[in-house]
Amino acid sequence: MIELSGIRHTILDISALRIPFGTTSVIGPNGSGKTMLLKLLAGIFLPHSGTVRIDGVPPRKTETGWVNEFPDRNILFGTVIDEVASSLRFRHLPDRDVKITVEKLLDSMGISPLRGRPVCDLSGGEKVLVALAAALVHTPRVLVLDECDSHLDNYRARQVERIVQERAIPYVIRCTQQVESAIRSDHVIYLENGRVAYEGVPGEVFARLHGTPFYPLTMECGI
Ligand SMILES: Nc1ncnc2c1ncn2[C@@H]1O[C@H](COP(=O)(O)OP(=O)(O)OP(=O)(O)O)[C@@H](O)[C@H]1O
Repeated sequence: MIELSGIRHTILDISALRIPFGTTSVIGPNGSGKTMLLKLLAGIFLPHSGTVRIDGVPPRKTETGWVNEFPDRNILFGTVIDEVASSLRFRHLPDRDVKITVEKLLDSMGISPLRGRPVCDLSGGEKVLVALAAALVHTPRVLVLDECDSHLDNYRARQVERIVQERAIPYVIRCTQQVESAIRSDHVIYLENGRVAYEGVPGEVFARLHGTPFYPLTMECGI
């Protein structure tokens, strides 16, 4: 269980929140604090007050993968293979093991043909897949995806969902404006002005959002 307690940080004001195992989608209006919440969960920022614990441990002591909306900002190396291998090389793993692990991962994600390509020449969607591979290569316990679906076509967005599901990562926390995909999560958090307005299983949360722009069309149409 991920537990937040007494959080005050910029816009965020969350007295208590528990996030269970599985995939959690964080939704809400622009500026409601979604990215800030994800940054606290990933340990990128420490809260001004309050605590975040992942199975009792602070985020910075937990293996965490992070993919953001603009993967270019996180990409450090020239070629796809070097970018994906970087976190294993930083841990001084033997070259042969790094190569085998990276090749296997790229293959399982269907992006082996990109391996030697310069990252800067890739399309936006391809860059997201490379950033995702770099986040997955060290088998994170927590995977945080900050609107990484915003530049993906429907095929790629489903591909990313499938790749993540296959890994059976204990906690996947994503923020998204795609409420149709949030329905497929195990848990949904709806933020408003930095506070948790609603949270729970998708059916419960979206029932509270009926009549708002956050109510999924598929539910409106009874699909
Ligand atoms: N480092 C910071 N210091 C102070 N305020 C910040 C900081 N980062 C973000 N904010 C503010 O906190 C609020 C929430 O920002 P955040 O990026 O978390 O919103 P969001 O829900 O992800 O928005 P969007 O849907 O537009 O991406 C915004 O008003 C933003 O200006």
